[in-house]
Amino acid sequence: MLALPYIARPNQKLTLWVHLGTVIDLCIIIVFNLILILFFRLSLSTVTMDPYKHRPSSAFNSPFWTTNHGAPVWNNNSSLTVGTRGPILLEDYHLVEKLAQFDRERIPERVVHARGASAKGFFEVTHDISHLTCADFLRGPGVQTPLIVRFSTVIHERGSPETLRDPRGFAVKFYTREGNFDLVGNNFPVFFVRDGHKFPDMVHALKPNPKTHIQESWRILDFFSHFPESLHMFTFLFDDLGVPQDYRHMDGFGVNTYTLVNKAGKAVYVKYHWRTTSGVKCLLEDEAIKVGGANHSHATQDLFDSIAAGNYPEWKLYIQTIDPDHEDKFDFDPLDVTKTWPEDIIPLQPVGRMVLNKNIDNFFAENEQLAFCPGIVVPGVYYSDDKMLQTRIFSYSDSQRHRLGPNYLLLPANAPKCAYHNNHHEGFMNFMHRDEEVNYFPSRYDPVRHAERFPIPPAICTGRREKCVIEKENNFKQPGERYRSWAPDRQDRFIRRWVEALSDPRVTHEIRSVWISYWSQADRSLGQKIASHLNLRPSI
Ligand code: HEM
Repeated sequence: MLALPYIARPNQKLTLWVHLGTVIDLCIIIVFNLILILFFRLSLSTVTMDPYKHRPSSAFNSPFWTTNHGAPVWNNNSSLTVGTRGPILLEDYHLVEKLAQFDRERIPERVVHARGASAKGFFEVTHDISHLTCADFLRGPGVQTPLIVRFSTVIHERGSPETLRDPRGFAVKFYTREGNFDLVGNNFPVFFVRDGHKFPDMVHALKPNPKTHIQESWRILDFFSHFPESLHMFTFLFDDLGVPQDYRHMDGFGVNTYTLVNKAGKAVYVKYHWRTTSGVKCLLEDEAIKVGGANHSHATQDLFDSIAAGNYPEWKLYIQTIDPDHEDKFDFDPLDVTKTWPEDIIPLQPVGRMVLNKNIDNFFAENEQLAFCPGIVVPGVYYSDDKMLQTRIFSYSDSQRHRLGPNYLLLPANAPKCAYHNNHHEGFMNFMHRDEEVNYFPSRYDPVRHAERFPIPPAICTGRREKCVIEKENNFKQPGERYRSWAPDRQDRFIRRWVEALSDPRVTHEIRSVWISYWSQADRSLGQKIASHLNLRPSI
């Protein structure tokens, strides 16, 4: 029925009917059109996304091959050639893009801790420590915080075996409501040197010889012969603990001394301990050779398989605390990273538990691109004047700006999971969407203001400028105590490893004598035993 103009109708009744029919007709047409539009929009939206909400993700994969700019690729097998045999045309944009992307797949590996495995999970507070810290994620028992962990070896390359004698990295990133907190530790509670100034030299000595690309004992023993503070660390590295069975069967330590600050501004020094609930297990030399010979990624595999099977690894977190007012009470400096705090005097206090219950989805995104830094803390957690920690605060982010670029904290694994705002923007590979016009501070147009002030350690810092060694070095007591705490067979294995290392033909008589003197000062019988194996006489 077609709508006719009203004036062309002399008959009123007929005209009314015609008019009614026209309205119904119009309604039908409108509804029909609406359905059509809806259908088109729906079918379109399955192919395209809202361009303003779209984030590249394999969740939006198209069902056919495309270039990086999204255009269809009709042949992903053969290059575009002149005739059937070539030459290849430079205008084969897809081929050039494919090769160029491949050529750039690798990023620089971490300068240390290049080889690692990561997993995700949560931290749960089990004991109230809110009297010690105002950290939101530690506000009370039951509070859970998502996290990601990366375990690593230290010295060798990204593809090196996981059975080498080496410390293991134990880095945890807590995604808290007040920003990320990184607890970047190791599986040993102490470190080789106490001043970060020595770190680059130390790593050079431990890394392969720059000429042969082989790790060599003479270089290591030469360097550390200048630093008896390293003895304590060597009682871990040359102990059975030097080759953990895998990442699940080892403890972790924050190593450095940090500070906790409570709401009232009261500060305590703190050391962190992760204790595995699976028990500590290690590989002796012949076991390590077998395991590493069969699978040079055995620890990565163990972690992945165990989580995939629902056998979730778990660690309990403990802390030790010292009131800074009492820091002079000890025969060691509590900020010296080569010392442990005796647990009989400074007991372990339980805090919570960490469970790893999810494997990573992608190794590159959630391992290679992960960036931990001891400088990344939250209100209620602070640094200490530990000289090693102070240098670490700078070095990690610096290396990550080089390794991953200035916007590395925008990468999904590193970005905070809470709201954040500042004007640190642009730079290479920035993918943060911003539509603010005001990118300076302060501004009367930007309502974002300072956060509420939170307490930091109240201690007053004074002193002359110095470049010196700390006063209470006490280098020999703790290594000696540790050696004496072992059963005789464990002591023998330790001695054998030292004898082997000192037997390197390039280790000089002078270096051997220095080491025997050091071990004798830690424990007279230990020095004597090493000396007699080497047919030397201890000089003290
Ligand atoms: C001044 C001394 C130190 C310096 C300068 C230093 C420097 C670095 C650097 C540059 C990286 C690579 C960071 C990256 O590219 O992502 C790194 C990684 C690491 N460092 Fe240190 N480090 C020092 C001492 C320590 C100590 C004492 C520990 C143990 C508490 C430690 C544990 C780690 C761990 C676990 C990683 C690997 C983090 C990851 O899994 O990505 N470092 N360190």
